[in-house]
Amino acid sequence: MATAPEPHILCTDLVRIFTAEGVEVQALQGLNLRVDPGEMVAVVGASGSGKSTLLTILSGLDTATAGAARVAGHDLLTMGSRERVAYRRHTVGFVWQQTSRNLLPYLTAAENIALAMNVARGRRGAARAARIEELLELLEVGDARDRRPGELSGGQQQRVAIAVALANDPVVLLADEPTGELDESTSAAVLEAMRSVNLELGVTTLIVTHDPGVSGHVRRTVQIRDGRTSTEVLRSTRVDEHGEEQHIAEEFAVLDRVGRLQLPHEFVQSLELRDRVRLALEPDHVGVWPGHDGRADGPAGRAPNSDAPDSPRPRARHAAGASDTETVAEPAAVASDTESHADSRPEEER
Ligand SMILES: Nc1ncnc2c1ncn2[C@@H]1O[C@H](COP(=O)(O)OP(=O)(O)OP(=O)(O)O)[C@@H](O)[C@H]1O
Repeated sequence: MATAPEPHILCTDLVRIFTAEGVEVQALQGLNLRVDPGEMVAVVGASGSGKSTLLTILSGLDTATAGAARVAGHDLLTMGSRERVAYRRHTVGFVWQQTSRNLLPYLTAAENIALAMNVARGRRGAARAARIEELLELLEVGDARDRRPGELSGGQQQRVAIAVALANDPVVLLADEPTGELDESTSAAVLEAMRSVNLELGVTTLIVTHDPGVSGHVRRTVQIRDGRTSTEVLRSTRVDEHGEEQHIAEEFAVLDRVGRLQLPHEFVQSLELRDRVRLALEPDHVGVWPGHDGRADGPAGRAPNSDAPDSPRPRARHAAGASDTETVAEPAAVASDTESHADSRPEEER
């Protein structure tokens, strides 16, 4: 049997606790994330959800409090200072939101790229010059080669920043809010540039952002909430029986190693789920119903598939809550529209 390739990014139960003035803040609370070689993934979340903390750990600038983080074969929790320096120079490239963090203001675009190669003792001479031209062309900023950051637009600065990040052929490209200071159309163009870099060079790319608009430019978007990844949306294109392209978005919840699952916030709100919910194991899926008042039947008082005589009977029904899972009486009837499943409707219908 073929074995799956080792992921380029693998975070398992990652925890980062900060202590500020005697108060503990859990920035990451058991985060799980897997990114396979060549993937381009966006991690999207609100302010304070832990995005920058995650990226700072993945870039080797900070160390997690607990859990495991591996990037392209490097164990980020145990690596020593020498390996860390090599890791930052050769394995990962970064693009930050602020230009001042990406580029030196008194160097031209070409000199900024050359500096990154110099620091990492990378290509020299003609090979260096050729690679600088190649990267500037790839990012469509060839005409900016002799200009300093202050003489470039915001979008051009970020393109040059991406070229700098790629100077030493990293395996993984990490970007923290790379479009945070750009307007909508410039953002879209910069994200498309990252997409072509990802496709052409095959560099595994992780973008963290608060901007849900990034989802339209990547195949996989992972939601981060309270320091944990919660749901994922996978986008794909299929050709239907009339030969027309259909854009499909499927939503998934992340299941951790011990089987914990976080329901999307909208699901919880829309069905007023709280405290504990009723579960049913079906042959090919799990059903989830409100468990209000501890009643055996849900508020809707109807069973899933109750009007479908051929449907298989639930094999087990449980109320799952903060305490241990307990078995409850078989409901006479159960609501039908709350089963947890991937939504494979075309995106435009969602
Ligand atoms: N050095 C630190 N000391 C104390 N608390 C911190 C530190 N860094 C981050 N935090 C806290 O950890 C939590 C996550 O912060 P983080 O910066 O990772 O969030 P974020 O999703 O990147 O937010 P934003 O989009 O606003 O940058 C926040 O509550 C933040 O206040």
